[in-house]
Amino acid sequence: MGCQIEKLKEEKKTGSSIAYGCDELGKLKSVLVHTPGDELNLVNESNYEHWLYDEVPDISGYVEEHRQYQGLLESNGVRVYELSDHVDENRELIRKMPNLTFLHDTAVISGKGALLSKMRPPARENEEVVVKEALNNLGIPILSEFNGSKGFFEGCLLLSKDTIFVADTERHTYPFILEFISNILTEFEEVIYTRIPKARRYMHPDTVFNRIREDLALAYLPAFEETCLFTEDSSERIDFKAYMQEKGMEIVPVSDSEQNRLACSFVPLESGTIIHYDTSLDRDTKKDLAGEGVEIIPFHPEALLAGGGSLRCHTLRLCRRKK
Ligand SMILES: NC(=[NH2+])NCCC[C@H](N)C(=O)O
Repeated sequence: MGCQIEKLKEEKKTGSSIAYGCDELGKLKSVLVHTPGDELNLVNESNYEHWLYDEVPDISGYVEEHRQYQGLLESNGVRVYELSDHVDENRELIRKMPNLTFLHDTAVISGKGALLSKMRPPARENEEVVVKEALNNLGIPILSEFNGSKGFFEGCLLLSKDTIFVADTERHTYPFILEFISNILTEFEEVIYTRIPKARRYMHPDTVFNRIREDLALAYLPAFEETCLFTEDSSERIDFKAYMQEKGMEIVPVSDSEQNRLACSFVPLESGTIIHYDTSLDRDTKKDLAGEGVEIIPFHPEALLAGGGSLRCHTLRLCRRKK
């Protein structure tokens, strides 16, 4: 611990920065996580829905599984940074935020800096303030953030150094999406926007789509109600599957029941290798993926399921690199 603090001071003092950027689907090098703590005590029988939990978490089991997951990452060569080691000013906030552990939703890290979310009040309000401080202390610049307070935007997916995927979910307001798209198109070539049903099971973009490799992804296409491609000077309706196919990406469909078990939300360790809940995919889908040469590193969740999130949701990917 002492040595972490020394390190933190040093990072601040020298303003040095760690390697960052997940634009390429290369080997996962480093992540930011938040091991949940006292804040989980806020969630009880009468308020778990308010706190966006599916049930009251078994705290020791929850923390234990989170630690096991961190161990799995480390044993696969991923450097794991702990959020609270890099937060000073906003430490008090951490104890009030039972969803802070779902760091995936608060920021996406591109090679040009972080795309910071604006979390939806009341349950997730201000999580981005804590994450911003940590990223700052780690030396990762903020590329985009929201200034207005009358809306929310809980994240996007970075598909490459040119392409961002935005889903219009129950956790996004349309004016914030438009603001995001117009700002980010100065840095990225295109934004794929898709409207999906406003329901908890589709709360974030990772619930309907994710890449396993540059040429392979899992998606739940029935949720794609309308998809548009935005570039600096045009916007047009597209067929998502056909557009991705044109770009050389095949989509393996998941079923309604798999989508509901977070099938599309996994952590690529490297291109073609994913860490995933062992409860998310049916045998047939696993077989299809094995046929494609995909390796799945299974993780069995019990207590973690109470939070309604996947391993991916618990993981803010900081750096990926192709060898
Ligand atoms: N990217 C995700 N699917 N995150 C899941 C977040 C779960 C969290 N309890 C919430 O409802 O906000």
